[in-house]
Amino acid sequence: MSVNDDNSTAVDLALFGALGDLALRKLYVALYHLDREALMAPETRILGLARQEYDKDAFRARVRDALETRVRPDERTEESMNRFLARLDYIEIEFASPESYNQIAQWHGNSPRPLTIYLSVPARLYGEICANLSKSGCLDDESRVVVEKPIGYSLQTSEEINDAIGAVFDESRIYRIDHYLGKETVQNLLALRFANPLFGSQWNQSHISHVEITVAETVGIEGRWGYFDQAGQLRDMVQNHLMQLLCMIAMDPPSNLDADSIRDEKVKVLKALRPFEGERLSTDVVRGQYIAGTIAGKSVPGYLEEEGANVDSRTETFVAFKTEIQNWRWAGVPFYLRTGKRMPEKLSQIVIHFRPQSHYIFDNDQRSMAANKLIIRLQPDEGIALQVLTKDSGLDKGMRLRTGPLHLDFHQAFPSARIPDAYERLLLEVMKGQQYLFVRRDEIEYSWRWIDRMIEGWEARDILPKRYPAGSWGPVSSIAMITQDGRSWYEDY
Ligand SMILES: NC(=O)C1=CN([C@@H]2O[C@H](COP(=O)(O)OP(=O)(O)OC[C@H]3O[C@@H](n4cnc5c(N)ncnc54)[C@H](OP(=O)(O)O)[C@@H]3O)[C@@H](O)[C@H]2O)C=CC1
Ligand SMILES: O=C1O[C@H](COP(=O)(O)O)[C@@H](O)[C@H](O)[C@H]1O
Repeated sequence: MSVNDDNSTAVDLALFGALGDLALRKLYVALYHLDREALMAPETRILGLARQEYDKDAFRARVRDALETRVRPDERTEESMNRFLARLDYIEIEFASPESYNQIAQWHGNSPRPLTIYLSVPARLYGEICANLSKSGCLDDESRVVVEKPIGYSLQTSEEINDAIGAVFDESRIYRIDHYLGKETVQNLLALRFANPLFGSQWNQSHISHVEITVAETVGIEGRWGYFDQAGQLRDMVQNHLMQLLCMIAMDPPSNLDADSIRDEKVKVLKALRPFEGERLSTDVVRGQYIAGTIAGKSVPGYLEEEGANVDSRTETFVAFKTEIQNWRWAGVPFYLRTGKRMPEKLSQIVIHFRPQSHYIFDNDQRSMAANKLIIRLQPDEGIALQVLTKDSGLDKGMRLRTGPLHLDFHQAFPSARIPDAYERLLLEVMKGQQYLFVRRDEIEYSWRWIDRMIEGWEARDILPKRYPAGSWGPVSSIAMITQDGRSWYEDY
C-alpha cells in the first residue's frame, strides 16, 4: 500500500486506557472523524479496556458525551454518531492481571482483522501489558502495537521500555506516536522541502544564516502536576516534538517516502547534533519556570501554586537553546529553539532566515532588512509566508525597499478542506499499516542521549530555572541568548 492510498484495512482495535484523558479528549474524536469520512473500514471494531466498572452501553454513553463535547454540531448527526458508537465494546480489566487477558483473546476470536493494541497508559505499564498479551495467546504475526510518548525519562529507562515492547513485537509492528508528526503542517514540511526545487537548492549553510523554532503554549500543566513535575519541558516537549521538527527541517532528502528512508535521514541529524558541554550550558541554554501573571487579560497562578504543587520544585516549564548540526549541510548555522508553557499565545512556528545578498546596492540604512525569511506556521493559522523585498511604490519613494509576504494561508487556499487533527492522520496510518509518521527506536534513543547530557550538565552545574511571568515570552536571558548573536526572535506574529 502506498502512502498516497487513504484506504485503511479493517482492524480489531484494543484501546488500553479507554477512560483516560487522552482517549476521551482525542482518540474517540479522531476515530469518529475517520468513520464519518468513510476512511475506516466498515468491519473495524473498537474495544475499550480500563478498570472502571462499565458495561458496553454505559461505555458507549460515556464516549457519546465525549464526542458531544468535542465534535462540532455541524460535524455530527444521530446517524453518524450511532454508526460509530455501534463499533464499540468494553471490557473491565486490571492490566496487571494476566488471567483477565483471555477476555481480549475471546473478543478477537478467529477474526482475520489484525489485532491492533493502542497503549494509552503510562509508559511504565507497556512492558507488563505486552508480556500479558503475549502469554494470553492474543497475538499473531499481524498484530500491531501503538505506544504513546514519552517513552521513559532517560536513555536507560527508554531502552528498558523498548526492550520490553521489542520482546513481544517486531520493530515493523511498533508504532511510536509523536503526535506532532501527524499534524498536517508538519507533513507539509516534506512537500515544501522536497517538492519545490526553489527551496531544495537553497536549503544549506551557503544560503541559510540561521533557523528558529518556537513552540509556545498558553496552557499551564492542566492538572498534570504528578506527571509534569517529573518530566519538565525538556522531556515533555523537546525530547520528542521539537527534536522531530528539527529533524524534518534539517534532514537530507530521503530517497523515497518509505518509513525507513525518512527515519534513516532523521537519525543522521540526531547523531550530528552538537552536545552541550562546559560553558555552553550557561551561554546557549536557558531554563525557565513561570510565576503568576496574566494571559489574555486573565490572571493565572505560578507553577509553584498549581494544584498539587511541591513548592521546592526546580522543574523547568520553559527551555530555549542554541544548537548546531555538525555536518556538511549545516556547519556554522545556528538553530535557535524555544518552547514554554504559559506564554502569551499558542504558536508553533519555524522561521528560516536566508543570508543577505553578498553585494548590496540599495540604501545602506536599509541593509539590515535585506534578507528573505520563510515563515512556516504550524499552528494556529496554518500557512507559509515568504518575506520578500520589493520596491516601495510611489514616485516619492525612489529605490526604497519594503518587505512584504508572499503568503499561503491554508484555510483561505483550501476553504472547504478541514485540517484534520494529528491523531486522525496517525490512527489512519496505523490502520493502513504505514510507519513513516511513527518514530523508530533509534531516533528516540539518539534523542535521549543528547537530552541526558543536557540534564547531567544542569545537575553538575546546579543550573536552576529562571523565573518568568506567565504571559511573557520566557526569561529575559532567552532574548539575550539570541541578541548577543546580533539577531532576534521573529516577532511578527
Ligand atoms: N493526556 C494527554 O494529553 C497526553 C497523553 N500522552 C500519553 O498518553 C498516555 C495516556 O495518558 P492519559 O490519558 O493522560 O493517562 P490517564 O492516566 O488519564 O489514563 C490512563 C488510563 O489507564 C487506566 N489504567 C491505568 N492503570 C491501569 C491498570 N493497572 N489497570 C487498568 N486500567 C488502568 C486508567 O484507569 P483509572 O482512571 O482507573 O486510573 C485510565 O483509564 C500516557 O502514556 C501519556 O504520557 C501523550 C501526549 C498527551
Ligand atoms: O505532548 C504534549 O503536547 C502538548 C502540546 O500539544 P499541541 O498539539 O497542543 O501543541 C503539551 O501541552 C503537553 O504538555 C505534552 O505532553
